Amino acid sequence: MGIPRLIAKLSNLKSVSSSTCDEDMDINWHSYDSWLEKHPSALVEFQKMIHGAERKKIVLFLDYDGTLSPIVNDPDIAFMSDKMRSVVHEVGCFFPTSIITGRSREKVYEFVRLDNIYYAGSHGMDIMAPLQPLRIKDWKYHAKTVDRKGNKFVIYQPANKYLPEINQIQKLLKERTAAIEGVKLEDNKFCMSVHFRNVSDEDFGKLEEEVKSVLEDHPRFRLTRGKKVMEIRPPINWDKGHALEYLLDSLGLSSSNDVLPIYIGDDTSDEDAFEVLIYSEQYFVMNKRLIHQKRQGYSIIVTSIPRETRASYSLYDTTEVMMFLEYLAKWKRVGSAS
Ligand SMILES: O=P(O)(O)OC[C@H]1O[C@H](O[C@H]2O[C@H](CO)[C@@H](O)[C@H](O)[C@H]2O)[C@H](O)[C@@H](O)[C@@H]1O
Repeated sequence: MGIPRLIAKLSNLKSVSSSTCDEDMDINWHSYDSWLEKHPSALVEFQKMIHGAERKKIVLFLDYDGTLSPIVNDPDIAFMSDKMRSVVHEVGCFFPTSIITGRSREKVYEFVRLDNIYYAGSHGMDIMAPLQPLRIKDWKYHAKTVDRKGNKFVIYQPANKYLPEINQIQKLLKERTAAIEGVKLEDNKFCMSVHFRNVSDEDFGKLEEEVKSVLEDHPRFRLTRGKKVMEIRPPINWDKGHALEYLLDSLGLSSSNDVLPIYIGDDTSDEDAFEVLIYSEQYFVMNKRLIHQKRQGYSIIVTSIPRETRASYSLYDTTEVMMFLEYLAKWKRVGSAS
């Protein structure tokens, strides 16, 4: 048995005993192995990946649920461990690091409580980024702010004008799903989550009908799906991929050829960011010439079951995410010391 499989099996046992709910505990190891050939473990490939990162500026993007904290039944108690917090803090000291999540920005900050990283909530529709001259000329949805330490930031909320309609939808959802046992609604500020992890299979059809009926009254809004969750989003063309590009821009890193973004995430919404790392292009000036090239980066999916993904690499679970971040920090620490 190879090392990643062993780690995977051990961490799987650990997740069962700590009563988290991985999507599927009944793993077909044969198919996981063949899936790993297409999406190799980022732990096993670490040396190779890091070799490709020599002389490049690594920029880290991390999803929260299922990536930094294990999936649990109650979204209100999806805490990250102190060990994970400490390693995210360490990588945040070495590399510009951002969390991009479907949660509200405030909620994810409550969970993470680190001030040396950036946060994008509501699938990137609420970004707090460093105040830099952006390529974006449209300041309509931007506001300047200062944190507790006096650092200047910009807050970007491109779905701001939909807030009144979002609140109406929220109210309707509450009324129409009240009678269904186990439903949990989560207000993520610019999007809403309808959790059905604790809804019985018999009631699921009814819940889906109610959610769709609410959307019939607000047809411009979109319904997307994640892990045992339906998400309602406003009609703007903005997702985690756009947020990644926005953050690179506001960090002043979108137009240099020595930048290597790494994105780690576990859910369908993270595929938008993986896609940016595969298909997007960048422009920069070299020797007074405008160069146009494919954006380079590493996309890493966190999953314990084989699945369709645009990500190039994989990690089995949050324990492996922590190990990967520890490897990165150690590589940087040792490199800086020598
Ligand atoms: O993009 P993400 O940050 O991954 O947001 C997707 C949803 O994440 C959270 O729900 C998921 O995690 C919960 C806690 O482990 C779990 O109970 C739920 O079943 C998962 O879907 C968050 O609570 C949702 O609002 C996000 O939409």
